Amino acid sequence: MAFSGLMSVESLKLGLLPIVSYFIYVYLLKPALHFVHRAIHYHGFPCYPRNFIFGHSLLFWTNFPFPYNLESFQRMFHEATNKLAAHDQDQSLTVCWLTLHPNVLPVSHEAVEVIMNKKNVRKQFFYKFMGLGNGLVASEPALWKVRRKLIEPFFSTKKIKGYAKHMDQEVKSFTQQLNTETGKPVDLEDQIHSSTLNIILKSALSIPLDDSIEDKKSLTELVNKVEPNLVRRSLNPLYHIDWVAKFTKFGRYYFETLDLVEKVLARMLNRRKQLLSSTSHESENQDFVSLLEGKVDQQGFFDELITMIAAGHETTAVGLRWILFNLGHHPDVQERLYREIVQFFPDDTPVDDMDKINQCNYLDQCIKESLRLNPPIHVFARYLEEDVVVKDKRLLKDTGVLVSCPIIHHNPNVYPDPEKYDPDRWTPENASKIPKAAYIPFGYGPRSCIGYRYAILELKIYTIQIIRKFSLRSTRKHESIPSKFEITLKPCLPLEIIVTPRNNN
Ligand code: HEM
Repeated sequence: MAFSGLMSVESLKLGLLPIVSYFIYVYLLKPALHFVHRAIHYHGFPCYPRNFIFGHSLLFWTNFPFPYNLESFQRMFHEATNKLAAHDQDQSLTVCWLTLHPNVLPVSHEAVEVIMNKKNVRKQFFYKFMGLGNGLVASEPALWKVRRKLIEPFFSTKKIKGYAKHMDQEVKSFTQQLNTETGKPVDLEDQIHSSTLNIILKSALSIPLDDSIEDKKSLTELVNKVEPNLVRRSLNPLYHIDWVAKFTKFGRYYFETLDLVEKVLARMLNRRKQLLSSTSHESENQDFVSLLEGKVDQQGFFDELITMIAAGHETTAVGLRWILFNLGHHPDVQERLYREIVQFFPDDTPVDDMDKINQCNYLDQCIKESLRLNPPIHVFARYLEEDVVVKDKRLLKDTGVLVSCPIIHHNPNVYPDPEKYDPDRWTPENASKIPKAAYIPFGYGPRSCIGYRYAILELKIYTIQIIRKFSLRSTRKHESIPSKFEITLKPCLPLEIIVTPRNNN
């Protein structure tokens, strides 16, 4: 009996040994070896002087690793990446050490072209914290492939031409509501955000432009709350695991905010149902909801819907604010633009003909240049799926990559005097000399923006309607406005403009 008891303990031990060894290998040894291998591999790469333990983290937030000040981190981010990139400009890339973790930061368009290739579609871990679940922006490669195919028809040329009509209607009422009486500088942030939200809700959910006012307002407020929380969550490993985060005050607040977003969305879906079932409301010709219905599960449906709404209005709103602000600093550009616009769209002509809109070449140049100078999405990140070679440097599979749009867009070798707003960089002759990977406001490669044509059309309609009715004068110096690290490139100070009706209106 005793012998057989001993046997079973022994055999249990023998049986457990391989299992325990396996877990130790997979969860401890392998990652540790990977970690050491990468640290050694990137040790000799070009990089700004760093602290051996903290790497460059101290550049990003000075009191690292002690409780950090989120605002100072948000303000310092661009300064720090610029410092890293400027250190050795001859190199195509630099390494940004976040503690002992190397992250590759491409500095040249050649590096972007190699790194953002077909295979490298895996996003870095912090996309998970954006509150967009497994929607298109954050999903893993296998799911992303299927969903991207499913969603593409929403952005077909025919569909986009169709969206111009309600974009034009919304922008018309936006311009009618602009209060120009005071003659004081204003930041149009709130009005612009709620207007671009109206547009995407109409395209995606067939919600009429003037409907569900309360829910629209709360959605804008909630999206504003989620953005800084993404950064806060990414910076603190304690918040990375859902159940651990939920024990903290911040974690509870973060998840409650996401729950509220889902609730608002559920109410909007009910409203859509009501409207479509009522005889007075004309059914929309395949909105985003009907495209997904029956093809994805409930969670997937919510994830894609919130992704489309968030990605589809916030970016455009930030882009438009910068476009108006840049135009407000350049009366000469504005005047030339005005003359082009009234040639194609005099008086109150509707601005809903995409072909005619696309004939406004100078408009295109002005918008392109603003998206270069102030790209609304300023950073995107990947893990390499395979080794790649940039110049003579081998980058290892699984390395994190951070692409900073402002760094690529301010390369003086491609854009002389890069801080200057100069739409003439984009005349056909000049544009032909700019490499494709040197202009990346909509990303680069297979995971670039699915909605870019939608966004450009919307930005053009706003700009046409606004410039033909008003002249703009920006009152703050462009260079005095630091940018803030959020999902979108937010200014730290209001983008103030004086909006004056044109005399002939
Ligand atoms: C000026 C406006 C916009 C800018 C600057 C912009 C920029 C970007 C960028 C840089 C990416 C790539 C992000 C990454 O690589 O991680 C992206 C992806 C995406 N954008 Fe946009 N975007 C804009 C407007 C829109 C609009 C209007 C929509 C939808 C209606 C949209 C939907 C998306 C989606 C779903 C993705 C993920 C694509 C994928 O991973 O396959 N965006 N956008």
